[in-house]
Amino acid sequence: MVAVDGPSGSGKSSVCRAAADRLRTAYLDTGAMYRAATWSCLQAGVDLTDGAAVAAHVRSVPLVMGTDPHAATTAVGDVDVTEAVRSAEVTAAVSAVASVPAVRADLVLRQRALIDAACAVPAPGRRPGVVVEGRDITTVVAPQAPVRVLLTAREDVRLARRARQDLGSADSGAVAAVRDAVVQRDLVDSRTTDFLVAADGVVTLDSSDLDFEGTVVALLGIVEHVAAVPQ
Ligand SMILES: Nc1ncnc2c1ncn2[C@@H]1O[C@H](COP(=O)(O)OP(=O)(O)O)[C@@H](O)[C@H]1O
Ligand SMILES: Nc1ccn([C@H]2C[C@H](O)[C@@H](COP(=O)(O)OP(=O)(O)O)O2)c(=O)n1
Repeated sequence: MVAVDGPSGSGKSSVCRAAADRLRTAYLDTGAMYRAATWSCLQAGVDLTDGAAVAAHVRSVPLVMGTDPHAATTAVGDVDVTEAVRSAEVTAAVSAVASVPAVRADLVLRQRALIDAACAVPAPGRRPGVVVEGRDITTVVAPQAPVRVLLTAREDVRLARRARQDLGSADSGAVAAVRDAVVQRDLVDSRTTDFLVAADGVVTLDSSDLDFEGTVVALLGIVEHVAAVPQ
């Protein structure tokens, strides 16, 4: 199993999905789970300032995660929310939901169950194992993972990537438009989870000066190195 944490725009989702594809394992986007929980709270009109109400609602949400790296879907029951959970509305609300301790306890258990399933019963054509990415995978969800990586990049680089991804441009106006949302969300999230400093035994991979392919290769290199060293 490969555990990857890091801030917004460091490349977790895209790099981990590609790495899982090349390793022929499953892929799990835990951020999408917090986003889907948030989407459902918004749909149900839950008061996001009421932690107990949020946790009670999230407990009832039937999250269905597609862990095939080619079809990393997110559903709530029968409703495919893969696209909907990326909306600006969900992005603006997700930190409030993710900061509720009972929500985290609930989703961490679900994440561990998905990890256990991917390691025990791989999908046809896949190897046992999973590349999991988020904010607390290396520290809370799977601190025992054989490969643990903190994927980072300088703030200016992350903002430019987010601007290009969200707005199709990384000029100064586009970067300014995403700055507040990204910096503010990372700040709030970092009060709940520690994804800015590598915990003991966690390898830091700085993608600032690497292109996408270079980052995937570097992550796979870390995986190979760990596989070559007896644990
Ligand atoms: N090393 C890299 N170099 C250039 N662009 C990258 C790199 N890693 C990721 N990207 C791009 O940056 C954007 C944000 O990456 P994403 O995987 O969504 O980050 P995160 O999941 O950490 O928020 C995507 O458009 C992705 O293709
Ligand atoms: N393991 C995790 C994963 C995500 N979160 C929270 C923090 C983030 O603001 C949201 C959304 O995560 P996501 O990885 O989709 O965020 P990005 O926009 O890709 O940076 O969920 C978390 O608290 N713990």
